[in-house]
Amino acid sequence: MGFVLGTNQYGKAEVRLVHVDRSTPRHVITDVTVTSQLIGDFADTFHTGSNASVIATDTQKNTVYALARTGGVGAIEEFALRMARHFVSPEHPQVTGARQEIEQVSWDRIDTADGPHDHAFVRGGTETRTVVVTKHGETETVISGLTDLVVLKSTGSEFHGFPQVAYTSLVETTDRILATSVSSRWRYVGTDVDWDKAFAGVRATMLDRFASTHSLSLQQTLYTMGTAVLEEHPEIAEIRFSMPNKHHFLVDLSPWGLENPNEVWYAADRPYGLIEATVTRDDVPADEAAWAGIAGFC
Ligand SMILES: O=c1[nH]c(=O)c2[nH]c(=O)[nH]c2[nH]1
Repeated sequence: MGFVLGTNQYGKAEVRLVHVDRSTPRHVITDVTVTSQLIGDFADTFHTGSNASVIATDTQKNTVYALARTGGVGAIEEFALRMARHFVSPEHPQVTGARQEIEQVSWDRIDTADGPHDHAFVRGGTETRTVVVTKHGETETVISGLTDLVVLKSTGSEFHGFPQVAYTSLVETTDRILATSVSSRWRYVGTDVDWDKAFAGVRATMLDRFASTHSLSLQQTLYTMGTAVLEEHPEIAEIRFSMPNKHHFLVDLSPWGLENPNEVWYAADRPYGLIEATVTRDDVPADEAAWAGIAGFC
């Protein structure tokens, strides 16, 4: 019986980095978690334990801190590309590819009586900005995203017309609360992108379409958000969503002789509907390899 070493990569997971840009008295905080992985000619260490080619995961961690010190962090897409380009370079011929994943949480400036504070911050919401950069030789792919963008509409959402099959009990509604926590990732066509501007634009478009779409299903809202992002961003090839339907149930107050005209709701945490879909341009080739290892999307 023989064995073959299959797909492999290795690196340091979840390197915590907080960078303070102190170039002016108005400090800027960048709080990220970086996972660096290298791909290449590393069969020896798996087969024999020879580490002659192995750039230690500790070195990968140190590289995160050194690059932050020498060039700042900036947009996480730019930092992930810098990491990938650092390792996939002639200095490291054994490295043929890299996968750099970054998650960023936000810190907002504290508003004081004297205005926004220069160096005091309050953690932003639950939302996380994400990026996965893969580089194989010269080929670089950037998949940006966000998770836990929690949104709610208190009206402007209906759900009816579904089949009355065995075990259906859901009551049709023309007025319900629609709430979800958007997780989304989108793949860029190239790397010549103003990352912060594109991210802000995608996020704003998602919020705008969530708010302005009169929803007949969360599926319809998702697709509207996705097509709007692709319409407004030619630099994006495809966008994926995972959106839980955070159900709100109208409380029955009739036992106490009270009407409930959609005012008193019970927010259930589980089970929840889970709506997932990809919206792609029909004229751009798929790139399944770039999505490898990105969990939570169909
Ligand atoms: O927007 C919705 N989509 C569904 O598929 C669904 N199913 C369900 O029970 N409620 C809802 N709401």
